[in-house]
Amino acid sequence: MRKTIIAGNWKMNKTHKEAAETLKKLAELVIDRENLGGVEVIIGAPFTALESAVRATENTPIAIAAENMNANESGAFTGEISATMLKELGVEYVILGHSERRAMYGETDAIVNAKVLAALKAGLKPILCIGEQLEDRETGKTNEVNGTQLKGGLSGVSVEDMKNVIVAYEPVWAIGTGVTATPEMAEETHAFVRSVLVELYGNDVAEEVTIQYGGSMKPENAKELLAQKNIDGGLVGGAALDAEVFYGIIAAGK
Ligand SMILES: O=C(CO)COP(=O)(O)O
Repeated sequence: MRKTIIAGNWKMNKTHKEAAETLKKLAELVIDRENLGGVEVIIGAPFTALESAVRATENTPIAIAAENMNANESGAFTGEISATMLKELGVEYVILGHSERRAMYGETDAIVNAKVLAALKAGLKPILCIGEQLEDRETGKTNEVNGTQLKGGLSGVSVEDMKNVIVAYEPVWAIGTGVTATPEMAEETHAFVRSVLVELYGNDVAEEVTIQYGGSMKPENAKELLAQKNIDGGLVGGAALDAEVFYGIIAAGK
């Protein structure tokens, strides 16, 4: 049985104090694992908030993710953060290949792939983000774009390591726009993504991979999206900033 995993991506929001406050509230809401009905919860926080976030969620079912990392182990990379630095802090996951990083910081599939491999080597679990632009969808290139990003990002990832990878499908046109893919539209792409995973890793492994949907997910639309066969969770931006609102999405995943 694959896991339902609801992850927040705070992006460049929340100071370390704000992060601790929000996580205290969220922890109170999810403190009893039984209350989560098997749903796993992750919060992706900015680098400066990670230590407070890890501390605020100790002995709670909430895991912490970084939102980026450098693929190199150490060295002359001014301003960068390595997987080992994150791991030592108690960070468990890392969001990689987000469309904002691809668009604004020139992250190619090769760069994303190097980060995925480095994360796995250091014992971090990658959340690999893929997604098409509106133009791709309108020109019938949705599957081609997602297939290329998925294969590129996972190049060299072993069957064994694939058990620690989450895939997040985030149609770029749905991010922060209030426009959500319809559950049927999202399911169609999720099913395609799983078919590529079957091609790469075989049926048994592909069936176990959690594929999250991201793009204007809210408590109001989460239940219908999460009810789809191949939608196994969410990667939530705006609606993850408030503990009560985010909990509404977690509750929809139960
Ligand atoms: O980019 C996202 C999560 O990574 C989605 O953002 P929104 O939920 O704000 O649309």
